[in-house]
Amino acid sequence: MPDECVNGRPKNVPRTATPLSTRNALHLTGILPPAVENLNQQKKRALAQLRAKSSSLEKYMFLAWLRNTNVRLFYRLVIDEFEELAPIIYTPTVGNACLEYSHIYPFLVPSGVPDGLYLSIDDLPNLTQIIKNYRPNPFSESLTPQIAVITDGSRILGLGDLGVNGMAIPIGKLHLYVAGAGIDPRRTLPIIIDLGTDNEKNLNDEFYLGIRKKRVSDDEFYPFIDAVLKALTSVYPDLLIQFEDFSSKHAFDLLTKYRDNLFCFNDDIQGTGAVILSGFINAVRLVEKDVHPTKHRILFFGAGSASVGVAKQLLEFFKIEHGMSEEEAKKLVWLVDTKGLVTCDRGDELASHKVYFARSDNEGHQYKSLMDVIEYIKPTVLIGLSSAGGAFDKTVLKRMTELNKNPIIFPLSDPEVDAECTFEDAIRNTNNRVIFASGTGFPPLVDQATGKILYPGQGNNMYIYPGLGLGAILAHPDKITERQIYASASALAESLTKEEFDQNFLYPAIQRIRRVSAEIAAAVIVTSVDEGLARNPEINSMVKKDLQELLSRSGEKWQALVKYVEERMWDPNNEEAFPTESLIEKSKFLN
Ligand SMILES: O=C([O-])CC(=O)C(=O)O
Ligand SMILES: [Mg+2]
Repeated sequence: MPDECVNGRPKNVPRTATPLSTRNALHLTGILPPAVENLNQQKKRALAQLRAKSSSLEKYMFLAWLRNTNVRLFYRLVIDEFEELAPIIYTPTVGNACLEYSHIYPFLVPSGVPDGLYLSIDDLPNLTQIIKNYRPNPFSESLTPQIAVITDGSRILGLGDLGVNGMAIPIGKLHLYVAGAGIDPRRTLPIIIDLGTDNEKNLNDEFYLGIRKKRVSDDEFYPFIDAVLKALTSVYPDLLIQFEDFSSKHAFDLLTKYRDNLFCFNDDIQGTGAVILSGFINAVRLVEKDVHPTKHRILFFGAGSASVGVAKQLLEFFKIEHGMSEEEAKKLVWLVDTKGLVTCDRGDELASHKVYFARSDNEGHQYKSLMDVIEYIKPTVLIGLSSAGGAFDKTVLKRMTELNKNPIIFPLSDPEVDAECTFEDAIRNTNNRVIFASGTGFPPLVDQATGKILYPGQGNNMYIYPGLGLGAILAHPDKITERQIYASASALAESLTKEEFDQNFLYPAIQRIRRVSAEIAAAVIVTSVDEGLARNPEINSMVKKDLQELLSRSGEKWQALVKYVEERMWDPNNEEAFPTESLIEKSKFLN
């Protein structure tokens, strides 16, 4: 511990929580107002300041300032007020923060303590050293990063290529790892890889903070990613790597290349897939008396990485729960892209990831518009991952309601402007018969007829990845498998409380995220032990002896495992001090 620190707290950075005895001992008396506060009082004040801000971006900036100067207070606030603050530090406001990132960056890191690691194409020769430069916790070498979220900024949410401005995404994702699954914030590593950008607006913006070059070609892209992953795992051999917001083709290629030989997963393909699968499992259950589960007709509007990832996850449900073969299950799925229904005989060269679901039973007909496709397929389920805001218009919604007693409609694109329809549109145009989940968060509505409050489901991968990551970190399997992903989805579906179940919720209340993450983590742990992949000896011996009971996810042993996971979550109140604070004094003199 460096000299300027006492109990991890810097001598020179007085806080209103510093006890009088410490103030006396450290000669701080007189340079602070007399009151001594606790974390709860500080939280109350911060919340009042936050709520007084009028725009969500101002709130984002205030929270970034708080995190950068007082980490414990920031997380106390986010954990306690998760429902209110997740939409600010994460989707949808984080999308605005990305658009503005280069304009607001200096105000997000007032202490000068970095918020993440920037690796650019020019760093290739020195990657290992540069990775070592980023030390989220300079005072304890043993607290090495456990989880990295890594993006190249090429497909940020539905906003496209934002270059280095995409950094707000790994940062936001990792905030949710801490708040939602209790990962120690000092053990998180947000990474942006800057390989240039094709975004002209950024390239012409005088404040843009990334390298001003067009994106590199695939000949440079793949070797660079390989070098980064090699360097990262040489510095941190146990690191879990979450790929995030890579452009579609790269996302699939990287997952295919690394899923069997690296401790990693892709949040947009596997995380989104699992969260939608989970909502789908509960939606199928809700309409079961009218539609037999194996008789669903599922139409995906949008055929990018997320759509194909989600569609493949849904197949697992039909295979595992309903004994269908892959070929049979695949026939329940249709994809629509900008050119219409994806078929084998459309006459264009299909991107490789679309080929798997391309239909060959269209008898030579091509269906161009969404309505044409709806008339042809008569879907029971309509899933949007198109970034085409408003595409599920009145005509589409009304037709889905004519075709189904309870149409299952999931407009999953985010941010909000990209959502295929709003919750209000869906309720209004289906006479409140819709089974709904969106990617972005919509506010609840009041049912005019009954006065009841209607809550939209939010099928965002934030329900899955924190718990999946926590389970993987604890059990440390050699790799993340499809079975573990499926287990996380089905544990999420089962995590509803009786009240949530009775209210036809598709997802649990988000305020319960820590409990939900613990259940997902436990399911991942049990699966990885069952697969023989878990490396953590303590977990292996604990789980193996009760494996059969634990696989059923009920009973005392299961509850005990969930509790074991919960007890390993980081809590801001248990932490004496947060060492990054000590850099504040030094950094005040830098520009
Ligand atoms: O971040 C989110 O809200 C969901 C997500 O991964 C994406 O849209 O890429
Ligand atoms: Mg994403």
